[in-house]
Amino acid sequence: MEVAGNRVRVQSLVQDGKVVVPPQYVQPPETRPNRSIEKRNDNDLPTPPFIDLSNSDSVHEQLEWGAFHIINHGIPVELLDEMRRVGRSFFEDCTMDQKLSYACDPNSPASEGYGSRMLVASNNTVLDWRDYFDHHTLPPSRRNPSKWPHFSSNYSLGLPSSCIKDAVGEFYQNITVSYYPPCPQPELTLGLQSHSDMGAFTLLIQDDVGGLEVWKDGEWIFVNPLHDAIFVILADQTEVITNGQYKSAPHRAITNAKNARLSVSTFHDPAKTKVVSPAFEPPKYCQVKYGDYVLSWYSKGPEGKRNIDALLL
Ligand SMILES: O=C(O)CCC(=O)C(=O)O
Ligand SMILES: [Fe+2]
Repeated sequence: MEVAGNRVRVQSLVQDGKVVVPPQYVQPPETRPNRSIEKRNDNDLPTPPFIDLSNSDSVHEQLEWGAFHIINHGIPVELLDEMRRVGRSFFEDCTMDQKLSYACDPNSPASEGYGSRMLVASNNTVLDWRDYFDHHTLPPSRRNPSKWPHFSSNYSLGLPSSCIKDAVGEFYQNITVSYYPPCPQPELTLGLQSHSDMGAFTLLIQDDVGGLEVWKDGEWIFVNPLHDAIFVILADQTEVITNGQYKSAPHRAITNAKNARLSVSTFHDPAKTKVVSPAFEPPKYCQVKYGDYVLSWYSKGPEGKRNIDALLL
């Protein structure tokens, strides 16, 4: 079994041929995904909406979901394919030693690099069945090419934005490639625990395996992987800026026994020094310095939307 700083990589558990999930990864009964695995093929369930960027008349209602596909976004599908290809290649073609040469600092939350415990707030947290590679991409001054494996320079999606961008100021962008090895007992685990993203918004592409779910009206809704679309997830600072008119979307990833799954998320966040406040009166949320929000998020752990709910006035 491969470890780095006593941190086990999930992929190496699978390569060791484990058929039983180690106890640190077993979710308590109330957060296990069994219900949603049964229901994911149910055609009566709602599915996240589409926003066609070439014809965006009904955007407002769609944003209620907090998460939606965008199509006709103008980003060449070849670039999206290349992101999926290089992400998978890092996990599947590099040796463990090569991957560990990019290991993140196990003592620092959200440090960039190769890791497995991004959302682990304490020793009691149930571990996610996921490995990831995280990299700082914007602003350009944060980029350190020596921390990016030699596979591609085309890693920035960058979409135009207006209101949120004005409130956020200069965007800080991270890219996280998540790799979910097949899990021998998917009904007991989560690839990634329920959370809302802490920044402004996230753009996500995934391969065709599927596993992302969004919480909507009391149910976990499976997000069908769409090859050409980009999935947008509104994050907590958008909820603050819009004074709750657009809510951040709780989401999680489930695992499966057969196929490794890959997703690539780009997170768009304010600078740590930026004070974010509602753009409407009367404010329903306290203003918050983004750096303080991040610290609290990592020290308490996400647990659904507990951090954004703590800002409610
Ligand atoms: O892998 C996924 O589909 C979800 C990834 C995610 O939510 C995250 O990295 O914050
Ligand atoms: Fe997320």
